[in-house]
Amino acid sequence: MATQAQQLAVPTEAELLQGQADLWRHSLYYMTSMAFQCAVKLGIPTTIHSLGGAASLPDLVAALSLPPAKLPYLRRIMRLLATSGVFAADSAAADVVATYRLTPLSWLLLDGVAVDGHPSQTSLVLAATSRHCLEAAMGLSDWFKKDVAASPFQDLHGVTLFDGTMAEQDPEVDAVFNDALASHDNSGFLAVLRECGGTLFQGLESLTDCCGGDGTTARAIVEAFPQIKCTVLDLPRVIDNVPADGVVNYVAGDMFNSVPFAQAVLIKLVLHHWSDEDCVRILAQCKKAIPPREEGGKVIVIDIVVDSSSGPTHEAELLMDVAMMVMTNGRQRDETDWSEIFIKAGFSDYKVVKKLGARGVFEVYP
Ligand SMILES: C[S@@+](CC[C@H](N)C(=O)[O-])C[C@H]1O[C@@H](n2cnc3c(N)ncnc32)[C@H](O)[C@@H]1O
Repeated sequence: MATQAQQLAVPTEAELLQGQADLWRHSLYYMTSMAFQCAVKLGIPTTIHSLGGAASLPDLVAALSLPPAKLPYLRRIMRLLATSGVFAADSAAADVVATYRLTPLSWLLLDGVAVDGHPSQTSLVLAATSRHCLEAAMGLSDWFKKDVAASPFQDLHGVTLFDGTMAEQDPEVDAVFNDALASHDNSGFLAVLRECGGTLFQGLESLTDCCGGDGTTARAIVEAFPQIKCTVLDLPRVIDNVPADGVVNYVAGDMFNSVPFAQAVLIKLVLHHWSDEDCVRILAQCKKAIPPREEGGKVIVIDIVVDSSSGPTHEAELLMDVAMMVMTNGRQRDETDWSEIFIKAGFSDYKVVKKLGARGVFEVYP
């Protein structure tokens, strides 16, 4: 009788060689992340932009004041980053005479420049590739063997992100993480206003932005829809540092206890930080804050929606999901996961208003 091993089809030599190349790729992907971090720390995207949108290696070495002997090393980093889509190179060999240009990705990394409502994402790159995150990810296998509820990040560092405990341990790193969160979460909201602002906000009298931070989103909504009376709810340590602007009403509180009443509640890029159980508790509070559906009551949820048919975006969605697992107790969810949470929180129905990249815009009805 043939053994199980004999029945298995052994890969061909060509397949094994390809497998070996794939193994190198997967073992060394972090080199792409580190080369990417290096380019951001050196300020290469901003330098290419300031040189008119195109730069050769000698241009970059001169503009960045790098030792000329580093040019061949810079070439190797730029060749990898051009192959990965961070920059574009006008020569397939990406050699010394190549000219490097910005791609849509590197347009997002210009210091102090917001492109079409997308603030610079450099702090996100620095936070995501920080020692704190890398060490937490390196501890994954140990974490799996332990019966702990804390995320690998909390288990290792003894603090959680974005709740003030990190600030007590390391204020500098905490500031980078908070900058990263703000630039990530504020990115792309103008596209939401353009693509479906009318559906979401036209005719609304009042809105609470739950976990609305410094009010950037709420102010953009009031600017586009001045009839809306907007309230921002966030933790006291956030609200206490926001100057009154006469545009938005700021309320310090805890969304697990209560959410200020309004015709609609917006909760944008919040729920993916929380477990399913916590999302149900948060959404139940949002539901208490709004009137019945007939009176226009709704919760607007903007968050990542994992979608296996989303092409190249799908891998990014899955990476964001594992990042949530390593760093928080949250996760990224597909539409079925979202609908289950909406139902458990007591809502009767929901509608996907729009998909914008990896983000979904939902209206959820009481
Ligand atoms: C991921 S950010 C939200 C981003 C924001 N909605 C946006 O799109 O720009 C998380 C925010 O939730 C706030 N937060 C965390 N726990 C909270 C709670 N229990 N009650 C109210 N706000 C909370 C944090 O202070 C932080 O400003």
